[in-house]
Amino acid sequence: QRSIVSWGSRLQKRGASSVEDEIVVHDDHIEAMAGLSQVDLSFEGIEMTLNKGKHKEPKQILDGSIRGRARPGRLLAIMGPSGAGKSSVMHALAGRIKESSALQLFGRRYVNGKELAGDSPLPAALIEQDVNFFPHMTVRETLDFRVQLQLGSRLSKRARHKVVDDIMEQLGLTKVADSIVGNSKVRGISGGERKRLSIAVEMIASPALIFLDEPTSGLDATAATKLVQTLRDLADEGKTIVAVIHQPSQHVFDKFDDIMLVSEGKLMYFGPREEVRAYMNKYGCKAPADMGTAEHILDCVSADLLEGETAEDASNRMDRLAKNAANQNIDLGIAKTAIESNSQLQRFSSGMSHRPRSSLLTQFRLLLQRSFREISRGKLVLFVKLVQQVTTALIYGGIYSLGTNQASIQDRFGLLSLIAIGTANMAIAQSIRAFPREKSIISGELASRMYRTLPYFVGKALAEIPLVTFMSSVFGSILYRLTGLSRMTGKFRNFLGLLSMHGITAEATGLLIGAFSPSSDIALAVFPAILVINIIFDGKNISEENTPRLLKWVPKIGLIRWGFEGLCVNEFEGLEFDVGGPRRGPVAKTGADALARFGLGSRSLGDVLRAQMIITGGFYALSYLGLTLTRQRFQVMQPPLDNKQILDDAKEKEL
Ligand SMILES: Nc1ncnc2c1ncn2[C@@H]1O[C@H](COP(=O)(O)OP(=O)(O)OP(=O)(O)O)[C@@H](O)[C@H]1O
Repeated sequence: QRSIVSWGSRLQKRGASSVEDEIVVHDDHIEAMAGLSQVDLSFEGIEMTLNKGKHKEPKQILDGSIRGRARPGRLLAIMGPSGAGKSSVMHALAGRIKESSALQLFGRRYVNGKELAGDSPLPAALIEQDVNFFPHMTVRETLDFRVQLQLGSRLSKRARHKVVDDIMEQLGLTKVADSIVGNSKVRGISGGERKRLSIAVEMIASPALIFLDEPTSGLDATAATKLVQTLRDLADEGKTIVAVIHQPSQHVFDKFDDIMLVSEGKLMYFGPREEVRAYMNKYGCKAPADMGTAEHILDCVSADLLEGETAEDASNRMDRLAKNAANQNIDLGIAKTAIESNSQLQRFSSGMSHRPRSSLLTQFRLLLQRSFREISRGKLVLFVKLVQQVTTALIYGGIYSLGTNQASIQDRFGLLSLIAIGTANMAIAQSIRAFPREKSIISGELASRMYRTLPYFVGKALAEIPLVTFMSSVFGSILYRLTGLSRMTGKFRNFLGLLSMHGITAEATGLLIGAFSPSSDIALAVFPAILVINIIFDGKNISEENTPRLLKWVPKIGLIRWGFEGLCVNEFEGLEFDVGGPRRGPVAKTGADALARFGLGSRSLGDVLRAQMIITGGFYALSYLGLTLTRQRFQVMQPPLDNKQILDDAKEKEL
């Protein structure tokens, strides 16, 4: 069986039949999507409640009156005052309400007349208000990355480029194809172009249904009109489009076909745009002649007093509109006989379940490439890091000048301890700062099952290693000469190796903190405590004997402890000290004597490296687990409770 993605058919229309032939994807997911090249989505009884605690009344975010229909070829706007529940309606329809034990979601959704299971992903794209991208990738690279992942590696390079060029042309992005995407910190393409890119990346899978949360927010009037025109064009191709629109201009409003008005979680109107003004006039909310419909209808469904209204009038108006909407005759187009059994429903849903379409190896290759590209192109970040390393090394070099007298033993331990702490601090902080932002990008990609967590994670971890090694080498090379650390053969090379390994372990620690933290604020809040614990148990601040019994395991996985121990063993072994001159404690003639003072002499460099590798591997594994566990899950939509069930529940409670 062959199925042709709709990009293919578009290319064919333009006469590029040879390329079209290549865009044939033997994939049951695409087949399922292709089978649903048009989606007629209807819904009823959408209700969402929030339990605020044992002794508080649950808050009804959506009251169950929400119903309507989004049809192919039509643009549906969900409108209403701020806090009305627009975004909740749209996310509920898309099956993308974030899972929470405090929330309950009820309702029924139908696709092309058939009921959809509550936990089923729709064959739809959902474009959030602020979509984050990897800022240093160009528009073309961002799209090409997605095309490779989503359409698989079966496409030839030429066919892939054709798909990318076509999407860019359709979304008006050709002009900025080779500009970097950017974000709030990195200058890139404009806000309107970024919004169009967020639509473009979703168009690759050729979804028949597209949800957009406030696509025009933050755009000026011209950019907003241009964007909605793009949506209009997509609808004209047969796509079903649902957008939450906040205070649209009349121009923008006029591009929509259907309007759903929501206020205080209730349906206030559902129907064609051209009828809404007359509807409001008919039901007692007369529009002033000089007022645009968009502005007027928002006034009508707002609880604020209109001109000449008393509070009672306003409340009556709201009640009247809600009651009328509940009685509105809306054709949901549901074939009541369509569902014969639960299993049929399940089959219908599972046919549309998402899963990655490219092999694990391809996912890994693309993700590694992207991570590496992102790291190497962040020129400003690289420059700042380099300056940090050089200045820190110069500061150490300006202060320490190590000789071979007895006092130099303390200086050596002090310097190596500071290096271990400083390297860990910098690497963890850097990883904590960057990772949660990246997590916000990848969580959307993982939620849409574009790739699996494992290849992403391995790619990310590997991509960091060359940079850590490079920075450690710059830092170590400057510092080593200036401070006068041991000149014995092989020591300098070992020092750089140990420093790099220490940096990699520290990165893994940062990744672990980032993976389990829901935001960078939380990660930054736990970071000092973790660093302090690592410093306390660094091997010289508390003796092994006096470590509380319950905490004996901590030094075993102590990041700084192993880093410090490795650097000390490397430096001190084989050194000989003068016995004259100023002294600190008993005389130590050799490096081995000095190491014994801190109980450090018993382990070899091999032992240290082994321990660091085990810690790094363990932390990577835990970070992977953290990413998997904290993966976004969505609320399942339950069928609405019927009256009998409500009565039964009430009786059960009474008993
Ligand atoms: N998961 C949730 N937990 C707690 N409260 C929620 C949740 N989802 C929605 N709400 C609350 O429900 C109400 C409606 O929110 P929603 O974001 O749907 O409104 P909106 O009409 O899109 O608002 P705006 O236009 O201001 O973005 C708000 O008071 C919001 O705080």
